[in-house]
Amino acid sequence: MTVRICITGAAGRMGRTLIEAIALADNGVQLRAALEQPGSSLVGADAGELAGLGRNGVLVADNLAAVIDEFDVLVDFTVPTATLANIALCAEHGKAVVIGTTGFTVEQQQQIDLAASRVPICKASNFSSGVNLCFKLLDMAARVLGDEVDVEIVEAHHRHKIDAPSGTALAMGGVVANALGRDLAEVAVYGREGQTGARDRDTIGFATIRAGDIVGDHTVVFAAEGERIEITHKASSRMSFARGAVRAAGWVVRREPGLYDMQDVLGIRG
Ligand SMILES: NC(=O)C1=CN([C@@H]2O[C@H](COP(=O)(O)OP(=O)(O)OC[C@H]3O[C@@H](n4cnc5c(N)ncnc54)[C@H](OP(=O)(O)O)[C@@H]3O)[C@@H](O)[C@H]2O)C=CC1
Ligand SMILES: O=C(O)C1=N[C@H](C(=O)O)C[C@H](O)C1
Repeated sequence: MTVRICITGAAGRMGRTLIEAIALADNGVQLRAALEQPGSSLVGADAGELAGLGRNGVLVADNLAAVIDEFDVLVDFTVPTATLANIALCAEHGKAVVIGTTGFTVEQQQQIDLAASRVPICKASNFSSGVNLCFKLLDMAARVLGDEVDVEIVEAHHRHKIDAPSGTALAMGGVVANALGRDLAEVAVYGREGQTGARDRDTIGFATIRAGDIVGDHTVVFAAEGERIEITHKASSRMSFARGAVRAAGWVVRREPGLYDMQDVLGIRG
């Protein structure tokens, strides 16, 4: 069975990479619709040309409702407000969704949970296999090292990124906090300045770098007296995210309504 995909944010950094990843995929997926914001100068452009692949006959549209019957699964890497509007429409029309957008508030996440009670949604802060393997390594490291270490998370991204810390850094913090029996909302420290006082062992610190064209680097430091362990992932191409999202699209379309993530797609949950 062919899985028909619609991409929102088609002209964005991830949108263009997704168009290429779908063209290269071997899991029966096909690009059927590509959307940009109303008013974008790219509406009407050929999606294949946008991605530098040559014409593929899919013209960029600006109205999700108008193409709703042309796809089975929406792949959305945009901004939180746009994602929420898009999933509301998908929930009404029984369309599966892959969400890559990051930076949702707690209230916005509740809206995603609600939509997932009606349609299958796969949401991940990071669709690369490497990062998802790191989540497992972090869980193991935190459980072994326990309360004997200070945990700090450092992330670096390109200068255009609009949310901080990255969704991946927050997810990594969540994995470590969960393994140590802590509540991330209570123990997270986002940046330090001035007379901070000595470090509290229970905290999990976050530091953010925004510079140039860095695709996405994450390091979690577990530091004790006399030694430290660092678990690092460095993405050098957005294709690592796009490949995972396209795999997730082929997977989620066959699922019952519910909220899934990349651990489910890779079969490494638990
Ligand atoms: N989960 C993962 O593995 C990954 C997640 N991401 C996340 O994906 C998201 C997008 O990243 P990236 O591609 O770099 O960002 P870009 O800014 O390059 O692309 C965002 C796209 O969304 C469109 N957009 C912005 N606002 C709206 C709106 N109000 N309505 C409709 N469309 C809109 C933009 O259109 P326009 O150009 O006209 O503004 C653009 O096409 C971010 O949240 C990022 O953190 C990124 C990489 C991997
Ligand atoms: O905005 C990005 O570029 C990325 N965003 C995601 C995040 O916030 O974690 C994933 C990846 O690191 C790239």
